[in-house]
Amino acid sequence: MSIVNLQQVSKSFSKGEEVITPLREVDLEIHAGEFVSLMGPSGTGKSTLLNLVSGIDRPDAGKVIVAGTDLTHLNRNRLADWRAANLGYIFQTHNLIPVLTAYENVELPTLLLKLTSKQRRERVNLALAAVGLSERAGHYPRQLSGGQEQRVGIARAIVAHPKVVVADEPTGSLDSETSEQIQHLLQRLNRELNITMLMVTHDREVAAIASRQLTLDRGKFLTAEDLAPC
Ligand SMILES: Nc1ncnc2c1ncn2[C@@H]1O[C@H](COP(=O)(O)OP(=O)(O)OP(=O)(O)O)[C@@H](O)[C@H]1O
Repeated sequence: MSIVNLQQVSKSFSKGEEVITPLREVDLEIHAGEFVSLMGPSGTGKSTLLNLVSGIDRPDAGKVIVAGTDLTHLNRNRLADWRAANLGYIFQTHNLIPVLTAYENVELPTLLLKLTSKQRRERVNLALAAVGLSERAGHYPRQLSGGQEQRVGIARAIVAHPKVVVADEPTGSLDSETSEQIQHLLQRLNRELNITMLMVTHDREVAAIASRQLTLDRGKFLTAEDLAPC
């Protein structure tokens, strides 16, 4: 079953006189449960693509259908509700709120969902357990290591039981040992919780943990032929 479906998607930005078109009539289909990595030179539109899949931005042309919903026609409020229920976002730097504990940071996205306080507590505890941080629930971000902070960020991304999780360089600011731990965690969440993942990375080794590797260059996906050595 296709869970992410981009059809002939184009996106441009104006920078003064200049028009930049990072995505040009791009097609992409991701099946439920897949782990897809996305590589490509800087400025080729990887983050733009994640923003379209997560409904943060809108395409200029084409369709973006995610988890059965055509995002192209949703207004801002409907889009925000859709995102809260269907999509998790993992950032390069965790973006945790410093004055909230790990538990409260993970709880935040659930406040947008219609849940009882018991259901909410269960979801947060489950997400913290999934990333191995139950015993740090009461800690503030400054009391956590970089890897633990990223794990809280991942718990926050999965707490609403999203159908799709997008990750923008999730290991980009971590040392190699911590990066490996996070890679294993993402793989485990994909395999054990069947979360569909779309991950941008600049690191070939990190990209290799995915079940499918894509490369974006100058507004288009490269094919196997483009990538084959001459
Ligand atoms: N909101 C915006 N307004 C104007 N230009 C933008 C905007 N967002 C992205 N761009 C431009 O679109 C192009 C693609 O940006 P994007 O961030 O998607 O690239 P990227 O492949 O993720 O790059 P990197 O690997 O460096 O993160 C860049 O030239 C960028 O400057």
